[in-house]
Amino acid sequence: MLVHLFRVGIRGGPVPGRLILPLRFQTFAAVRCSDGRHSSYLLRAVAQLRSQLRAHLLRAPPAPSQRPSAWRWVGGILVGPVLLSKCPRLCLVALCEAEEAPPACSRPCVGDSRFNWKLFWQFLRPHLLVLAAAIVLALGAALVNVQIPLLLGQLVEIVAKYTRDHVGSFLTESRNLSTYLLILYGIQGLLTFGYLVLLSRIGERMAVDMRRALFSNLLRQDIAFFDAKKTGQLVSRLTADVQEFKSSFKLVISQGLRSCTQVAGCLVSLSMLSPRLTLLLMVATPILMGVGTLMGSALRKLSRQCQEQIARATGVADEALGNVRTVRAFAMEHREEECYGAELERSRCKAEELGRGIALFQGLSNIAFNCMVLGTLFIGGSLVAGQELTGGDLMSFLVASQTVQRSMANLSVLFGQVVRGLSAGARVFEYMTLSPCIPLAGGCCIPREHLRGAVTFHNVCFSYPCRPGFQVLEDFSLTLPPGKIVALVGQSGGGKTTVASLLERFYDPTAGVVTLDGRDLRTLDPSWLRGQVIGFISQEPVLFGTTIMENIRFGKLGASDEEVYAAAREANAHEFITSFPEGYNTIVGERGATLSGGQKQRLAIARALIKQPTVLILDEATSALDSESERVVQEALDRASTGRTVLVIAHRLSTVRGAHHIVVMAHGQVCEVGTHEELLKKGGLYAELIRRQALDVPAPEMPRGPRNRHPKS
Ligand SMILES: Nc1ncnc2c1ncn2[C@@H]1O[C@H](COP(=O)(O)OP(=O)(O)OP(=O)(O)O)[C@@H](O)[C@H]1O
Repeated sequence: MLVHLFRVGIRGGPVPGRLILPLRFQTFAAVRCSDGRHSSYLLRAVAQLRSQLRAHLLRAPPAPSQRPSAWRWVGGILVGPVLLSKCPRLCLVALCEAEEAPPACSRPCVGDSRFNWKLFWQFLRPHLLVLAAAIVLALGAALVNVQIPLLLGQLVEIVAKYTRDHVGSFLTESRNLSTYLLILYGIQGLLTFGYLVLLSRIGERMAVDMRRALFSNLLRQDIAFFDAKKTGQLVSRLTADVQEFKSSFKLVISQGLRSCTQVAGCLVSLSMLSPRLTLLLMVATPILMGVGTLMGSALRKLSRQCQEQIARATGVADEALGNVRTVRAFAMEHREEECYGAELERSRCKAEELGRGIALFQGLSNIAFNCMVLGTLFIGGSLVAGQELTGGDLMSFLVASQTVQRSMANLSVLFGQVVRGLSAGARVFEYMTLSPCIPLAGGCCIPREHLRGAVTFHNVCFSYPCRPGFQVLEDFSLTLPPGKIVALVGQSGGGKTTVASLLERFYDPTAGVVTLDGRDLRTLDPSWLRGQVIGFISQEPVLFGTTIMENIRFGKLGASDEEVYAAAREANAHEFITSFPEGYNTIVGERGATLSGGQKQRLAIARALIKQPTVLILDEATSALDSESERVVQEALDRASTGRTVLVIAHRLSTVRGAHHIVVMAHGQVCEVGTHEELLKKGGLYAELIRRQALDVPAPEMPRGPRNRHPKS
């Protein structure tokens, strides 16, 4: 808490430094996992206009200023001294609260936008009535709390009177007051229960609404958006950011309202009880604040160093365990143990130093607290002796000043939480307001009876939005005649998959046009195009961790069991599926982990075939398989290709010999077209590729970097 407080007060915002070491370990691991996945299959599978990213970048608001806000200064100044004088246990509790919040560094900081109050209002509006009730209850609880010190003071007065005079019955005199206090305690408990229940209801419902809206909007984004973002970042917005925002919202209403009311109420009570004592309290506060600020700053720095050292140690362990095969192969276990041990030792030294610092801080806090109590008793006692104050009033003053201190401690945690909550909310809302350049649906459809499946690329130029200077396709023209198989071959990185992505309309060309039956793809409904016209089978089939039945049905929601069986038969999959004890209800595991490569591929084929696509794209669909699996899958593909417009992208040229046309690509352009025999006779690039494959020499990769050379240069 103390460290958190000074973090808020001096630096103007929370820093990722932490005092609680085990928590930091978890945090580091989480960051690593979430950042690790870059969805290379997404990168390869999709596309979008350069302007889309530009438009997105333009929309992204500037990063907020890093200067400490005046409010945070005020927060620190108000609360610091109080905390120094506060009991250490409270400080520790608050410290834990501050530490448990997710670290700012694990979050994406893309385009840190401003908090969208309008959107927030839309989520809040349905809960206004319940919120109003919660606020009333919270205020009620706070006001009751202000009453309690005064009544306790009166009770002490009765005790003092009885101890002094020994007249009358203590029980009779104190009964009414005690009963009243008991009732107030009960009411306060009930009010607290009430507002916490209501706030939890609002918070959870808002979080569900926000997650739903964000997920839905993320799914609608252009593929180029996913090229530029890490999956971990997006998931973090859905989970950690919404969670952070929800917690902050609940805290602001519960602790914020309540603490402010209590501070205001108790300060009034204090100044009514003794203006002189209150003034002294206000004078002592800034001095203690100054000392605490200095110590807090040093501790914060130490804490950060400690985290960095722990991160280094974790990194060593992570690398060794992640590459355990390499470590084993080189018999380097001992060296890795030593490296990790050395890093751990450094962590221990830092952590112990930090521990000593915290201990000193806690010790001094205790002294400060006790001195404050002693000072209040001493000065208050002299006021009592001078009959300026009663003993009961002094007791009331002590209890009320404790309430103020507790409330201010809460407020200090709250300041940091509010800042974190606002930026988490801003990150969540930022992606809610993004709109894709290629809509998911909308546009016209070609009636099935008129759909022929003729695809043409007219002088298409294209570069990926995230690499605008790198021209992947340049004046590219290609025709896929209806019902024919066209194979696209060429060097690695030549742009073959990019052609498929443009056909799927994952991206739009930067120049030129792609047509289906003479209609510009941009005028057609993308969801109809992808959902009903085009079937895509890639090299790495991605299955969902559910049943085989559900995976095949993913190609056509609402397909009957018979349709699923027919698609599976067509894909040569029925036999192996029925050989499983659970048949079509077999769970395939995460991403199809419990199936072989060939089985996964055949399920992917069945999934594509169930929608009876007019155009089929096979992107190196058999290249990851061994020869036996390849034979079975190829058989399925040959069957599936009959009567459809097929674009086959292939590395292994042996698989495309039977294609009606073979198109050879180089440098983003078509450089040869013909049948296998024609191209062999021609003795050009195709013949060279065939020769290399016969010799088992890998085809050279396309040079990286900007280029606009002529293919034959
Ligand atoms: N999502 C992407 N964002 C940016 N550049 C990309 C993306 N996908 C591919 N590229 C780049 O575009 C170029 C063409 O890639 P593409 O995948 O179309 O080639 P390919 O001919 O299919 O290669 P291979 O035969 O090795 O699969 C490459 O230089 C690649 O680095």
